[in-house]
Amino acid sequence: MTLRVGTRGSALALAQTKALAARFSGEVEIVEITTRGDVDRGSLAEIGGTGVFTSALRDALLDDRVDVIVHSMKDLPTAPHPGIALAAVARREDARDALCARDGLGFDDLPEGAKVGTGSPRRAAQLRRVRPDLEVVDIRGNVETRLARAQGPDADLDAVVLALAGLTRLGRQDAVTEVLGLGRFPTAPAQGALAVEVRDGDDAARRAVAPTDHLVSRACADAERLVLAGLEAGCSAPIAASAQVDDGMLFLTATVYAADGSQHLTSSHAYTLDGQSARELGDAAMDVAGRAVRELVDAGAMDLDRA
Ligand SMILES: NCc1[nH]cc(CCC(=O)O)c1CC(=O)O
Repeated sequence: MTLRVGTRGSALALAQTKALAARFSGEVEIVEITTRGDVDRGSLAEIGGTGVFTSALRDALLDDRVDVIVHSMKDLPTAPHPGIALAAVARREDARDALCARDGLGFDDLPEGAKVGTGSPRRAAQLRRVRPDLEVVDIRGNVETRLARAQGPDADLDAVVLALAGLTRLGRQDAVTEVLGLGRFPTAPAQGALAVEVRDGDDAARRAVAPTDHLVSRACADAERLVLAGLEAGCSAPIAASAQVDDGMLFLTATVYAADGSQHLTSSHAYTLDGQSARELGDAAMDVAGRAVRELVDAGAMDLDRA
């Protein structure tokens, strides 16, 4: 039986789905599905609603047109979807953001007033916080379209900020002029992670994708997404959350920004692990996220102007 694997049709989605599906057991067939996020060229902050990239994939899964769907986990709404199970979270590589600037410029080389493109309210708030002089320009489109705004003959911006993971999967690391540090540019919840969903109870599909499941990546992505859920926010909110397992501890740092970058709140917590079982990692994720959310809420996170 061939496993039908649903994916968005963007170059990035196809590249990452094909690479992952090569590690599923058995025969696979890739099925492209168009989502509202691919068709609607409006600003992401405006169409914003959760699930612009994911609803059509989930519909195809529930309608039995495909058996498995693969998403950038960052785009996945935090609420569980009835009838759908998260069967695997693939090992996450580098979750950081990357600056792709004209003329090889690094971030601190950008001249005063430089135009920097991003469609992400989080990246916009971070840029405004560290460099209020920059002009942040709201951009959309696929990776090549965005890169072309800052590099090549038709460039109209000085730089754009993109996820390093996406550029790497497309073989476009050559465009990166600086990998942005997590200190000034902490990343979006689950950035760089891939999520694999199947229908609830479809054990054959679950077994087929099991070789791609990575418990540590799942726990880190879960901890990050629990921050988003706890703050009642979606993937278009100016919120960063970055978890790592290192030295027997799970660390989480979460930051909430005012959209204009004028204020921000940060909370960091760690959990000492006895082992690395699914159960223990799950407990650690819940614990650090719960503490971070409480601390951020107590400090006034819900009163920051996120819009
Ligand atoms: N919202 C778009 C989106 N969803 C996932 C990625 C990049 C790859 C990833 O984080 O897995 C991107 C593009 C970007 O942020 O540059």
